[in-house]
Amino acid sequence: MASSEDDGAVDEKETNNRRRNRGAIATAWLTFYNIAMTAGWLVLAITMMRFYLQKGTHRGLYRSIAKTLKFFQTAALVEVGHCAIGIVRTSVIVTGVQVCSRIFMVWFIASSIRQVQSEESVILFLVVWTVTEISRYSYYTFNLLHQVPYFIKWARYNLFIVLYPLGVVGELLTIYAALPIVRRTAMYSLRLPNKYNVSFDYYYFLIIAMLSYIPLFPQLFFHMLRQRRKVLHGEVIVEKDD
Ligand SMILES: CCCCCCCCCCCCC/C=C/C(=O)SCCNC(=O)CCNC(=O)[C@H](O)C(C)(C)COP(=O)(O)OP(=O)(O)OC[C@H]1O[C@@H](n2cnc3c(N)ncnc32)[C@H](O)[C@@H]1OP(=O)(O)O
Repeated sequence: MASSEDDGAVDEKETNNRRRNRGAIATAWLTFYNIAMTAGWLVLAITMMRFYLQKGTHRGLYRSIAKTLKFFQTAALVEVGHCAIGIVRTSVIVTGVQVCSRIFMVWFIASSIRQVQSEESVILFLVVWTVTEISRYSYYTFNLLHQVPYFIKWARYNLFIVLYPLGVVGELLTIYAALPIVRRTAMYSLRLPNKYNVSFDYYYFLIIAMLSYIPLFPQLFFHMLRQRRKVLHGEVIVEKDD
């Protein structure tokens, strides 16, 4: 049986091989990307804090950050590409579900339905996303530079235990608040008869989207728990390929 020292050496060798295989251009790109994304989410954090301190209310806050939020959240799509071309060792499916659900919240709920923008639940998921992304992208940046301050590693692999469920609560409450408006306005819906002979009801789509959190969220959460055990406790985890 191999000793834990042997396991550690094998693990370190494998990580070094992976980093060498990635190549200098990919590493430079990832470093640039992660620094830009950290900066973007820091700008969002500062803008939100300044807005709240100046106005003393969260009303109007979403509108003040909408453009920046749309830009940086949509830019996260690039991460699905990183997984697909293999420059980061993460599942395309896990990353895709995470990124697409956020983009959906930003473009098709919060930005499309003005009436929900002043809901407290919007502020809840915005704050949660912002804290998560600042710690996540700064962790990736330092990791690429092989110098991760412990508090950043700690934040990356502990805060999600509280933030992930809070983010889900914020998102679900926001979709729930959108339901009556969607039903009343029939937005993004297609009724029969029409020349395509297809019908689509955004209201029921949203209900299905809310229900899909039940099977999908635990998978993302347990994936993160496995990552946590690997990074903080050095456990070797064998994951199935996509
Ligand atoms: C069409 C609409 C349908 C709607 C239906 C939706 C249903 C959806 C249900 C789910 C809803 C979720 C809602 C989410 C809400 C929130 O986000 S709340 C806020 C809290 N959130 C989090 O904490 C997010 C946690 N999630 C993530 O971090 C990621 O999304 C992830 C994909 C799950 C991360 O996993 P993974 O990348 O596998 O783990 P890591 O440990 O971070 O990284 C693994 C290795 O990959 C390297 N790496 C990854 N990305 C980069 C990068 N950009 N740059 C450099 N390196 C990167 C990382 O360093 C690791 O490498 P090694 O150290 O070599 O192992």
